[in-house]
Amino acid sequence: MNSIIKAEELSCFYGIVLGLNNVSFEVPAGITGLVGPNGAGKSTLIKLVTGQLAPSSGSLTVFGERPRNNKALLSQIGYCPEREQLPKDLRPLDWLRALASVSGTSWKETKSLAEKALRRARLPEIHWKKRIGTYSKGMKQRVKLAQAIMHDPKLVILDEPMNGLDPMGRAEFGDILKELNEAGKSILVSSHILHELEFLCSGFVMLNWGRVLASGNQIDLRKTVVEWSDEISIRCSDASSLAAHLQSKGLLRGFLADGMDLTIWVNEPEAFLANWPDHFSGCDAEVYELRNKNQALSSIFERMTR
Ligand SMILES: Nc1ncnc2c1ncn2[C@@H]1O[C@H](COP(=O)(O)OP(=O)(O)OP(=O)(O)O)[C@@H](O)[C@H]1O
Repeated sequence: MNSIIKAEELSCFYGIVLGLNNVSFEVPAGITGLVGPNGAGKSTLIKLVTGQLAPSSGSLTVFGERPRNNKALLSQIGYCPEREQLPKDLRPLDWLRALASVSGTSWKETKSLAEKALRRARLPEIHWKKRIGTYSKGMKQRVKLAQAIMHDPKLVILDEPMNGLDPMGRAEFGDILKELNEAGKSILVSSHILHELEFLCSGFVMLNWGRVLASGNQIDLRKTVVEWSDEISIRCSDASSLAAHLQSKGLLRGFLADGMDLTIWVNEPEAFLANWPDHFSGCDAEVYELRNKNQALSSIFERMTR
């Protein structure tokens, strides 16, 4: 894979708190979604990619280089943070020009750079004379994006940019990102709702508890989730006879019976879990408890796709 971001056995700890735990993955060029519930490690990963944090162990490269204290590399990355820290009394051009000037651009040049960025972020010119404090959420998001792309980076990183936007706002913002991608930029965009990014991203990295649960396209993600759910633990009066009963119905890929404990691997997890009382009927063994080992992961996935 021709990857732009590559993590190898990457960990990042905040003291004893785990941010990312031994993750390895690659992100190809294009638009990639970084998805996972709150606290999964998305912002930690973004801070590592943008050089704000250093790995505790393992390695992370962007365009083949380590980002920490790498000014040349960081000039190729644009970052749109989750937090909204826009100066509400300034107009967008004033703010963007000031930022460009601080970064070393001559004052004269800052005007055309800032205007170009606002146009690419599709903030209508009619609003340029208004103060940012009067802007809607969607307009502020465009100013933040303009800030991230003003220096024409090759990679644009956006932390939860769809948060608080209505469906129309999300679709419009997605179109802007697609346009940037068509113009040759790669994009890494995070969200805790997979559904928000499904229309936009060609690939995904799915995080939870500081680990990569799955990566690839949408089909790969769903396949992984189904694989998670195929192991079921049962406590019953007679594990061997229940296993034989389920086996005779052709429901199992495998099983492990030990006294009252039975672990089964089922062929079709969703169908099995939907109809489990039917599958057990006709067997003398009494079932006390049934647990899908990876139900927690599946339910996280379901929550994110809703
Ligand atoms: N500065 C910090 N100090 C201590 N722990 C932190 C710090 N930043 C993040 N963490 C912890 O690291 C873990 C990963 O957090 P992170 O912010 O990367 O997740 P996230 O997926 O971005 O979540 P969210 O969507 O809520 O922003 C969490 O347990 C979080 O509490």
